Amino acid sequence: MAASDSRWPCRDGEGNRSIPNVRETGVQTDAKVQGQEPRLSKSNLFTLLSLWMELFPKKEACQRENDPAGDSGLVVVHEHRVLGLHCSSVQLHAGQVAVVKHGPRLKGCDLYFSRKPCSTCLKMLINAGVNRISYWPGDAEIGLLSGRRDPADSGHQEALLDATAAERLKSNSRPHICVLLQPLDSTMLQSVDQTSQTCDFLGKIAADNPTLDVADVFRKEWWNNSGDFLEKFFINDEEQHMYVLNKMGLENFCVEPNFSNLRQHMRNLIRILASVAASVPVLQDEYGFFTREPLGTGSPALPQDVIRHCVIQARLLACRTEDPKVGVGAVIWAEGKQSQCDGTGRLYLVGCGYNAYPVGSQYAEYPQMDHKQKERQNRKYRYILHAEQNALTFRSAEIKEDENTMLFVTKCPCDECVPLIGCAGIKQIYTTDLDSNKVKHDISYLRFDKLNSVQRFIWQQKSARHTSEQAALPTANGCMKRRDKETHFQCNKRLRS
Ligand SMILES: Nc1ccn([C@H]2C[C@H](O)[C@@H](COP(=O)(O)OP(=O)(O)OP(=O)(O)O)O2)c(=O)n1
Repeated sequence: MAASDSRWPCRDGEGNRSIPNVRETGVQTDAKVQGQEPRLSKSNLFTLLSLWMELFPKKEACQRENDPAGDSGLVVVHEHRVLGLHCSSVQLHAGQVAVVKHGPRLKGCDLYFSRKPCSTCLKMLINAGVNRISYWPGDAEIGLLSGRRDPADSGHQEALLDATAAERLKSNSRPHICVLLQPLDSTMLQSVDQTSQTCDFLGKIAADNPTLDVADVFRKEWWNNSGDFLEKFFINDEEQHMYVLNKMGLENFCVEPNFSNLRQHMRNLIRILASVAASVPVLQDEYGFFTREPLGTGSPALPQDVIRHCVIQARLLACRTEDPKVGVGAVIWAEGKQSQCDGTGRLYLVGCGYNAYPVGSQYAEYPQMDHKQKERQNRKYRYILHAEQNALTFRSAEIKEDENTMLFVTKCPCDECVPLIGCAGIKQIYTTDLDSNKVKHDISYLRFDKLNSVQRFIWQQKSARHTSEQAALPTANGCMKRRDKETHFQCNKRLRS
């Protein structure tokens, strides 16, 4: 961590994090970024999704018997589209989950890991014919740092043996095994901070509480996230980081300026993740996703921490929008009949997307104006595909009638999408209704309120929810549990005290 970078949490003598003034640190921008917003590259998006998947809230801590591997997240990509979002479970590492779930479909896929996968996973993935394996250059899946100072430490000996085997597999394999972090556009950080602060989730809190300083809510959340994510994904000690990179065969990153550039790049991506996650703040006793109707015969709602995780996946996808003004992301998950040993329990990804011009279109090929600009023929609305439309069109799994399929979307579905969602067999929607009942000439939001065939869980104040929801909540694995036990999800619990 650069000592001069005042945007990063620092600790006082007692180890408490101190929060600098937002104006001094530039978290809040005074002027909106002008012109075309920068887009996150696909590699960076998939890398961020893999980090986020490592933090998927799980029912039990992932302590595997006689297995030194830690948690990891994984994104499986086929022809530039996300095929699966996974994380390690009690039984399996993330790479093993991918083999179990996708089998021969892994051929030609690109895999993004939140840690360098262990040799057990690597040999199977190479054998499956994957195209590329990219991993986050922090500590490996079998951690190289624990016990490093003690040469007799058996865990560390295991990690060294595994690292050597992984290197041998890498040098003899066809797939490209690499670190794929792409340089960020210089305005990217500022733009993500801005769009995170102005997104509909914080917008709803602002609308409900006119006197509340929402920028302050965002800033505190961002600060806590940054500290948590740095602890998890960044090796603060430079000497330790070099040791890890050397053992993972990344000696080239250990020379300057590569080393500093790599670390800066990792910090920037962690900053983006912190910012996006802060756009849906953890306000457990105040805000969450609740239905206004009685739950009746439909499936029970997911636990709030799982919902938030999926909504933030959608918020990350929104960072790749092509809309000049509004980024929207959508993910569709389904609850299968049985657990597949994925860390996500019974949940599996059906599809995901963000709003963008038709596939293959060139920059500025289509109109970009919005409804506030006069010339109707130059407005974007007839050309842009919506996040839900892309998620449905490019889905990687079928929507099954007998399963609970859930859409998580960062903006209220518009009138163009509501019938698609209803007919596609989506059973539940988790979203915000800030735009509900608005008409903006070329896009309107009148039909969502009447979409009675789908259970709607709306980001709102807890006091506004229906009381029948308070009775019992299902876990990520589908078991029912009492609300007072909800906080027992281990893997995503706040790292701070
Ligand atoms: N559920 C939704 C809602 C909207 N969009 C996309 C379609 C357009 O790309 C953009 C439209 O957003 P707005 O309704 O906010 O319209 P404007 O872009 O005109 O912004 P403003 O709210 O300032 O009027 O968002 C989407 O993909 N999915």
